[in-house]
Amino acid sequence: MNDSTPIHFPPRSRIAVLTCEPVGLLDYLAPEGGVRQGQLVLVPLGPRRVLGLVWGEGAGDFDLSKLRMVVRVLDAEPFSTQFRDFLTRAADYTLTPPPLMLRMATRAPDLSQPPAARRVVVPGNKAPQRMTEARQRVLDVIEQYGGASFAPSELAQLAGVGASVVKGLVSQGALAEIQAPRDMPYARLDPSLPGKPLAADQQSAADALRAAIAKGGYGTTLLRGVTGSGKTEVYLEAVAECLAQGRQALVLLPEIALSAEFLDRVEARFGARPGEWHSGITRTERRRLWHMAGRGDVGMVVGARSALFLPFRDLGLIVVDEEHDSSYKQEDVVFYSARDMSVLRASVSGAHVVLASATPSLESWVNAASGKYARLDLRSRYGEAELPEMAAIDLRSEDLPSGRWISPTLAGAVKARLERGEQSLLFLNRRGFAPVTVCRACGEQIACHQCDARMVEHRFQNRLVCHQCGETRPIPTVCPSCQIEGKLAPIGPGVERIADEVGALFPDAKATVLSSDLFHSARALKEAIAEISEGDTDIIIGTQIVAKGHNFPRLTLVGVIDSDLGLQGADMRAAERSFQLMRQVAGRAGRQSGKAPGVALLQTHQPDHAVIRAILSGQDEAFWDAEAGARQAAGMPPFGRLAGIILSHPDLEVVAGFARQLAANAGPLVNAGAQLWGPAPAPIARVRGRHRMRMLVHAPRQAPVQAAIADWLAPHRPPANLRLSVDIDPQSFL
Ligand SMILES: Nc1ncnc2c1ncn2[C@@H]1O[C@H](COP(=O)(O)OP(=O)(O)OP(=O)(O)O)[C@@H](O)[C@H]1O
Ligand SMILES: [Zn+2]
Repeated sequence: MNDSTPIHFPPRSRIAVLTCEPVGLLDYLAPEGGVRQGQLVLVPLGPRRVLGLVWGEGAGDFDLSKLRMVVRVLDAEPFSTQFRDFLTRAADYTLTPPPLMLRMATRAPDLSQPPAARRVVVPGNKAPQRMTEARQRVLDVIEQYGGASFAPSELAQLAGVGASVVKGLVSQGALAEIQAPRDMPYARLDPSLPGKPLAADQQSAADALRAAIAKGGYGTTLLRGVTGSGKTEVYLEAVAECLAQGRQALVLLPEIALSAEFLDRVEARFGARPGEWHSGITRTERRRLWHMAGRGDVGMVVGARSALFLPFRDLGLIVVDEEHDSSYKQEDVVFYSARDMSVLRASVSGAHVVLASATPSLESWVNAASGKYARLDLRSRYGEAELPEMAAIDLRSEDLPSGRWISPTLAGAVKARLERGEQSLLFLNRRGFAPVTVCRACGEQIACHQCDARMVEHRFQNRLVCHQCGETRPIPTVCPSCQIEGKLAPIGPGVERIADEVGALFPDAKATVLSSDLFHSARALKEAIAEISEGDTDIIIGTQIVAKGHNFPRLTLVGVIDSDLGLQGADMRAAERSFQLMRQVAGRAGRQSGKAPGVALLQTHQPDHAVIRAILSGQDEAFWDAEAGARQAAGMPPFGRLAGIILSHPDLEVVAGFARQLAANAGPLVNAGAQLWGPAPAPIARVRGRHRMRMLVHAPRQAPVQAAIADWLAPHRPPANLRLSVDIDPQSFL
């Protein structure tokens, strides 16, 4: 739905422009040709020209004759009323200054450049004087593509001829060379192509989604389907309905899962590829997608969380796949949850949201239970595939020498898979070789110079790495504290160390380590994942990146090396996170129908822990009920509200002093019914040389938390170089 009549401002009238600079809204004069509300413009600011958005009528009382004029109106679709409304409400919700929001919405290169043109060839109006075989091939390609335009080099390449053949056809008038805009529309996706035949439960879920979308208006549906149940095929039907309505669809995936496999599935369903938006695309593609989203010339976009801030012309559906995934929460500069902002954007645009997961977040589960969201369930795997059988390996009764982590029981299970030519996955959510390096002479643990964190040994890189700031240094041979040589020892395992152990246990097996730090780019990692699903890897050793939605057809065994790792955190989400991670990683096993069923073995010292018991018994609903009960009793989210305040400064006294000052003046919080906890040093008390303190605002569910925090912070001027971030609905407390 577009603005039918956007306000037009005549030349030299007073308009308010939201700039991307900290100044925010400023008044300007409309340019000579006039300008419409929602258009992007370049405006003078001091000696510079900056990007801005025409917000509305100017409000200031600044003398009209002194106002400066808009320099240029950019060649881009105006932002719709709904989109501007979304940006405003997202800014209010996350307490983000509006200029930062505008920056998020304009993250495409060269927006202030006029649309660049490029040379293309199209069919001409003459027949070539002499037909050769090469010339015919070129004309055939044009014919095959229905008379489309091509870059000359691309055409030559597709026809398998040299550039001179294309040139010759142009000079004879059989082809014409013209200038065409660089940013071309995307190929249209065809929603009327037949999808895969669906299983009964898939069909009824798809029907329900289609009906909701056909009805129009806002709604959110939690699509809960066990791992391998075929959620993707179901929400692609929702996409089909949205496309059939002539509206645009956005599918968000955790970045790492933006796999070639997914794009292939979209192409198989709709006959063309969707637009892609993530860190792995080119600048040209980024610019193109941004413009086409605004013009309505891309029907479906698949993206990472920031795709939510594209200026879609008419967004009708947002799918958040693996909605529980922590990568949807951004905790840098602008703190926001793409899942929650999807719901906000949809409610503003009259769109539908589908939250898909085998292990929904507690928030979404509660919202579905209370009727705020609709809920659809897929209870079994697609086809003949069965859910994996689950069992614990009680490490207290296994014969495991120190420095070894693969129990005899687990090793036996891997061996059986090797003999049958099946794949095994050993899961440990720890990068590197060993998390701690200790000096056996003096007890020193090697720490980062800039952070309150231990250095992690990465043996493949032959360096120690700080996982907080990324600093690396060579692995020392002499203890930096006592100077004694040869006494430094690695303590505890990371995936690289498990790989060593696998090498010793199964010298003939082909093992592959999957860990984000071992790949220099998202593309390289994707390739490795594709190679594992098709290739001859016997044993995968991986961190949490293997848990995310991959299909490894030959994988029948998942071994969790340390199931206790996430259980003891003080974080209120420790149980929920552990549960999700183990359920997801176990869900990689036995996905191929007709093949051997999967088995997941959890190594643990606490087989009676509530989380382990819930995983083994498959009583997910009971687990969520218990978690929800505990949160409700404590007034914790989603039954109460939290906001994190994070302060940092190079000088501990400065940050501590300012935090005390804030805490002593917390009247506006108290008046709103909220409590302030802290300040206290953050669990990671120093990062990159900056000391960190945290406070936590806790409030009843209906309390106006954002307004209270804004009132509370407004009168205080932070000292120079102090950073203050507000994290509404925090996921991390570090
Ligand atoms: N209707 C169908 N026809 C044919 N194959 C299907 C159908 N539905 C699902 N599949 C296949 O079943 C497998 C699992 O489907 P999918 O990846 O969508 O599951 P999922 O629910 O997203 O699982 P997870 O949550 O574990 O990622 C895939 O290989 C998919 O191609
Ligand atoms: Zn560091």
